[in-house]
Amino acid sequence: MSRHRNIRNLDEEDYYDDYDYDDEDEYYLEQQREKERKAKIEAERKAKANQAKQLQQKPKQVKAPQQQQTNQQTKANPQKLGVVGGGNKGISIAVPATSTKNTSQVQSHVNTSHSQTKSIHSSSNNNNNNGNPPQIPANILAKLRSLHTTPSNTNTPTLRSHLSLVILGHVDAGKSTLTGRLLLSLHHVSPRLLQKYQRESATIGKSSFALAWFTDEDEAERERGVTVDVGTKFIRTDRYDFTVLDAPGHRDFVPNMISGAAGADCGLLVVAATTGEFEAGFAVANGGGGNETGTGHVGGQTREHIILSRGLGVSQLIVAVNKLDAADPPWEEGRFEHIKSQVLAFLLENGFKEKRILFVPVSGLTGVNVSNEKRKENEEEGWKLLKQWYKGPTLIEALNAFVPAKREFEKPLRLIITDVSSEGKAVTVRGRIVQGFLRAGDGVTVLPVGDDASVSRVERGKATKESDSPYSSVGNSGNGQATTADIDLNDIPELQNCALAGDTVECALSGVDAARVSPGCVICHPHQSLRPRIQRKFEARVMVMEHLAVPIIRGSQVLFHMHSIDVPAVLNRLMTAKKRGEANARSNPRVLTGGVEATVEITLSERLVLEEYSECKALGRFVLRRGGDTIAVGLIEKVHDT
Ligand SMILES: Nc1nc2c(ncn2[C@@H]2O[C@H](COP(=O)(O)OP(=O)(O)OP(=O)(O)O)[C@@H](O)[C@H]2O)c(=O)[nH]1
Repeated sequence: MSRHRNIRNLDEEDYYDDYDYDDEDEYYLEQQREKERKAKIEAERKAKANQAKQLQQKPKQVKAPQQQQTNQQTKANPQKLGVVGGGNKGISIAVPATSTKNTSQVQSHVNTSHSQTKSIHSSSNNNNNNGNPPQIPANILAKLRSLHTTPSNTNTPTLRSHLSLVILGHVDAGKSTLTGRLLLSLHHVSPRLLQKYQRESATIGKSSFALAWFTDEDEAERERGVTVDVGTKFIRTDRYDFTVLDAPGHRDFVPNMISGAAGADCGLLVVAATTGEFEAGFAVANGGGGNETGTGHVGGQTREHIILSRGLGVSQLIVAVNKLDAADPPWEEGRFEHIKSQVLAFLLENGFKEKRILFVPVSGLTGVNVSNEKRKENEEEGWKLLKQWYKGPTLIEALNAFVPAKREFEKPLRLIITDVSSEGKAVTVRGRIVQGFLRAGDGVTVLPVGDDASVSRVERGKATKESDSPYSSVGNSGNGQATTADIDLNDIPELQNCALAGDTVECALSGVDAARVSPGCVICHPHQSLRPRIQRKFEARVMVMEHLAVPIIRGSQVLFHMHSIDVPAVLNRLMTAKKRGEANARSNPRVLTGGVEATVEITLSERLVLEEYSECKALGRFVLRRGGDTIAVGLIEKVHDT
């Protein structure tokens, strides 16, 4: 198993056309509802049967008045009377309070049973090594839900919720520069630090990359002027705390881009408007000749990033039409509209919804139309030209217009680790909680290794001043700007020292060997029923890239990518296939050609943490690549127990 570094990569191509993810989500939700409905009917049936049984037995259970009185006393003072467990869920154990000879025996019963009872009831207990997921208290959950649904345009306090934003786009489109500009405009970094970077970057002949240095922190990245790994930053706008994932644009680093997009709720696609740059980034693969890798030759990464991000679950997008200051002529409406019409058509073909896309003209380098602040202070030429035809939002206003993501707080915990560090015996992991919740003090298991650990600290990642740790959980609320969203998760006392689905977190683990924890591991609560499965074989629905030159056959060897992991895999069964738009699928196809939707069985070279998409979206989505080219994206439908 490899955890992404520099692997040669990628092609592009539209392979998704009218693939409707919302319908797909609805399909899975419907299945889930059906499962729940059946479970409910079954539970009701069992309850009725039990009730009937009890009614039949009741006459035999008439108690003597003396015994009834004893039972009441028992409830009031269980220990005194040798009754333990509080009587809930049928686990009370009545221990006769008899002779002193038996006291120690009784006491040991008491202790054991108490701990059993406590853990079974412990919705608020951290020792959760049992069948019940630790629950967020109902009142907090209700509050979270109500805050999440409060409309943004009312004067009622709203929750500043958290979104993960991946920055996408072709190499050199200006992603890191624009991210640096956002950090500067939102006061997360100081103009002084920018001056320092300007001086230092000039000494190595890279002065135009000074803003990019806020995210490209690696020396090699700075020297080459190319992003290699995903840079993580935090920004705070009026309405949201964003984890910003600055993905690399170069085709060699697509696996890193996949791990960034896999952890994102929304995207900022940066498209360079300069002559030739847009065209190169948006070029179509030739689709004809193919190469030894099995796909046609690759086009620009704009298309590829659109396809991959949608396939990995990104559903809302801002398209920043960047570098309009350097377009010919600069800040021209026609160029903006031309780019918009082309990119929009491709986005719609690939499953994005028009109401979830915003196009914003900007210049990351000069700051024009990034924030209003710049507009006031700087009535420069760019602003004047832009204002003649553009009345829409600035980039920061557009970020505020995202809709909050749905969070699955009540599902079992899944924390996907993206980074591990250790000092002595202390192990620190960073990652994203994709569902459930986690508290300091919780016992957890790290998968697939299966080692138990306990969580001594949990800190939610959030926007801070540059001198502060982005993970500091109390006190500092970031840039100090007035905000309309004025309730922070950290303001809710019950949520201190814990983190929820959607949060980027840092946790300190104890009792685990750092050498056995790595990016791509998944943290869950320990009980067997709360763990995902670790398997090799599964059935999946895949969408094959449109311009696949060499078809996929049974036995094809591919590279399976899921969040930050990739492993070799074989497509060992082709079960059904149909062209998009066709009503009926063919069974047992001999080959899968470009643009088909198919169900297949895949066997991985090693066991991984896998879940059906209907159970956990983040662990049920994957990408298949071959020879450095993306050939399909897919959803796990059924994990086999093998
Ligand atoms: N004129 C102009 N140049 C820009 C703008 N934004 C970025 N650039 C320049 O474009 C070059 C690449 O910028 P980066 O921010 O490193 O691009 P990137 O998309 O992050 O690059 P990778 O991550 O390596 O794919 C640098 O020389 C920037 O100064 C802009 O708005 N206008």
